[in-house]
Amino acid sequence: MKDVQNLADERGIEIQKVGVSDVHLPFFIKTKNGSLQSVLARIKLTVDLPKEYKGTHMSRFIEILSEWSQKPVSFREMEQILSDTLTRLSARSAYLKIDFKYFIEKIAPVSGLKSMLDLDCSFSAKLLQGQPLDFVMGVNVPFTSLCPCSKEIAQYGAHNQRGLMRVRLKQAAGFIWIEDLAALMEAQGSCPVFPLLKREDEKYVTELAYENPKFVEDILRDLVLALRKLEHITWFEIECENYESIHNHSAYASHTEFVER
Ligand SMILES: Nc1nc2c(ncn2[C@@H]2O[C@H](COP(=O)(O)OP(=O)(O)OP(=O)(O)O)[C@@H](O)[C@H]2O)c(=O)[nH]1
Repeated sequence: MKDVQNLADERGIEIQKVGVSDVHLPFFIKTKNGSLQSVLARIKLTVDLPKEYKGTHMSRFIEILSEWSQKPVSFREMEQILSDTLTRLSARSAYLKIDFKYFIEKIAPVSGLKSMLDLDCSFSAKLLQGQPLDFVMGVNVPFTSLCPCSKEIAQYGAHNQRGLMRVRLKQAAGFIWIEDLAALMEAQGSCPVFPLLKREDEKYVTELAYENPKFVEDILRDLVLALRKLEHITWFEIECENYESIHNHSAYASHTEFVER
């Protein structure tokens, strides 16, 4: 059979990223307590394509990824997947992104009842021939924010709402557990959110948020200060979004920084 992908192409255009997206596979993510959490990974895997070739060999991407189904995947395994991809596709650069929901245990503040909170997470990595791996970890964490202006000017109450922090970060060495990064992030809001709260817990979180009013700017600045203290961190990107309860829009702030070592 003719190998159409190997035919020549005369348009003179190198393609920076071509491959497969929206691939779903069960992966295992290592947890801080030493177990493995099975996650449904949504995967994108691409390579560069020199201008001389008509197409990449897409079946090989699925062959490579299928070898990792039901296996633990973190930055070391991602480096191996990308190294395999460079070899099998004769490529100079390869990029891999996996998005997945990861569950952390939450303990209600007064009743002590346990529940599982789902966090949208991502591991993305790029590997160039002969270069070190460029690995980025992403975690999104919900939180409660209560408005300092509203509290100051109102005779009683203050508008408050759920919000979302999105952090993506790079580290020169080591690896921060998702559990630890999530705890650091949610501590910067007016109050964490919990799947399971009894009335005694609801009283506690209501009063905690009221005692800890924060603008979206406050949350972002406190998150910058907290991330700067992380060992080995070299770069981070933050987005904070408050789903304002008094508007039909959000309050939003973002910040990107290379961390001076
Ligand atoms: N490059 C490219 N391939 C496509 C496209 N659409 C479908 N294909 C894939 O072409 C694949 C078959 O080509 P290859 O992966 O090269 O398969 P093959 O030649 O039998 O396998 P190898 O010998 O490993 O190259 C199928 O898996 C299709 O999914 C496209 O738009 N671009």
